[in-house]
Amino acid sequence: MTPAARVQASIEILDQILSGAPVEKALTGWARRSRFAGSKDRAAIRDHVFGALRCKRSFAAAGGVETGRGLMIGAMRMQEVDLDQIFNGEGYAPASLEEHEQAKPCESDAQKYDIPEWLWPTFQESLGDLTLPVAEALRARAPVHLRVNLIKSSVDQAVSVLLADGIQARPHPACSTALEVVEGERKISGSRAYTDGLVELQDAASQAVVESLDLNPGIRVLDYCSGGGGKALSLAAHHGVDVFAHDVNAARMRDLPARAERAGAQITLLTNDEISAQAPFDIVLTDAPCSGSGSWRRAPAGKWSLTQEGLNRLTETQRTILDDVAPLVGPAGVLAYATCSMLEVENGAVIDAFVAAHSEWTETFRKTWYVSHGTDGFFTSHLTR
Ligand SMILES: C[S@@+](CC[C@H](N)C(=O)[O-])C[C@H]1O[C@@H](n2cnc3c(N)ncnc32)[C@H](O)[C@@H]1O
Repeated sequence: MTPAARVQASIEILDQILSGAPVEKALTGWARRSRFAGSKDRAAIRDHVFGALRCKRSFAAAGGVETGRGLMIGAMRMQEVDLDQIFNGEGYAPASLEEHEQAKPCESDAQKYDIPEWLWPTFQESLGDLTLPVAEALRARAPVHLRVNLIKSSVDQAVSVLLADGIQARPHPACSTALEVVEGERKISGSRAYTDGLVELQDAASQAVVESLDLNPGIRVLDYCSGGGGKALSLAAHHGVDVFAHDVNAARMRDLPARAERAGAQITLLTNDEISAQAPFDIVLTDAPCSGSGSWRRAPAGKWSLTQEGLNRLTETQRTILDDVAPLVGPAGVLAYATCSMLEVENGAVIDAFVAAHSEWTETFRKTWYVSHGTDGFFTSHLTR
């Protein structure tokens, strides 16, 4: 496909997404209908689509209108691409530009920095001096991070096994097991380091949330909101730690047994009914459902689907989960709360409300990771009685 034909395909996919189609469904549907497209075409189109979704408001301004075509005109304008090379109607290229397809000025900082207008005050209150660096970072692609699985490899060994498959990675300062991939990221899933379980795909801050805990041999840890099990696997890589995983939606843990086997890790899955019989735990980690604002670079549609009502519901759920899990923690144990959000209402405010309502609990640790510092955005807090 020519660069212009890739832009035309991206326009069609973006139009479907703007009409409500889920991003992955729109991308795979197009790929299925377009057998002529090679893997490089699909990757380039995916990059266009995700790039346009991250910068939807500013690209719409630069392209004059919020349609697939408007977003791609805006994208090309902002990247200073010669528009006549792409929009010329030749072959499978998009039609030539019309007189009215002019850039419009951004009407607010929220538009300029690609944050929903309603969220901007909350975003500013949460981030203070980091508001603009964080918003700017959310407009760009996320780096690819790996977790070295210490059950199977050292950091140095993982780096050299990756290199043998053409993947260059270097240690990331956020966590002792974290690597940042600097070259060859598309080769990861087929590499020996990955298929043999020496490394897992996991953001460095997500790893650091786990590393912030005291994971001594012999302790029992419950990952209460385990989902696909990124954190459970990370916990289980610590020698002698007995890991239990649970999720209210058990189907989300479907792939966890196979992932654990590849990693050489032991994890016991628990249903809702089995938890109380296994309590108390030394640590209960609740990686609670949240807005995902810290991972909007990877899942940019979430930035635009969040509403004030949705955010209110999430904070209610976060508070309920903390109330539910507190009794599962042993007398000297730790209740650890985490989100992949940088919004104060989902983070410090939830903890402060919990401590205010449960005076026996004290916060012993709190940390936020920001996308502007090279990881996904994350928050964690530890509580003890
Ligand atoms: C942020 S995700 C977890 C990600 C996962 N810990 C990881 O690192 O890959 C939040 C998870 O919480 C689960 N969840 C939502 N409400 C819950 C509840 N009341 N109790 C337990 N899990 C819940 C969701 O199904 C979802 O899988």
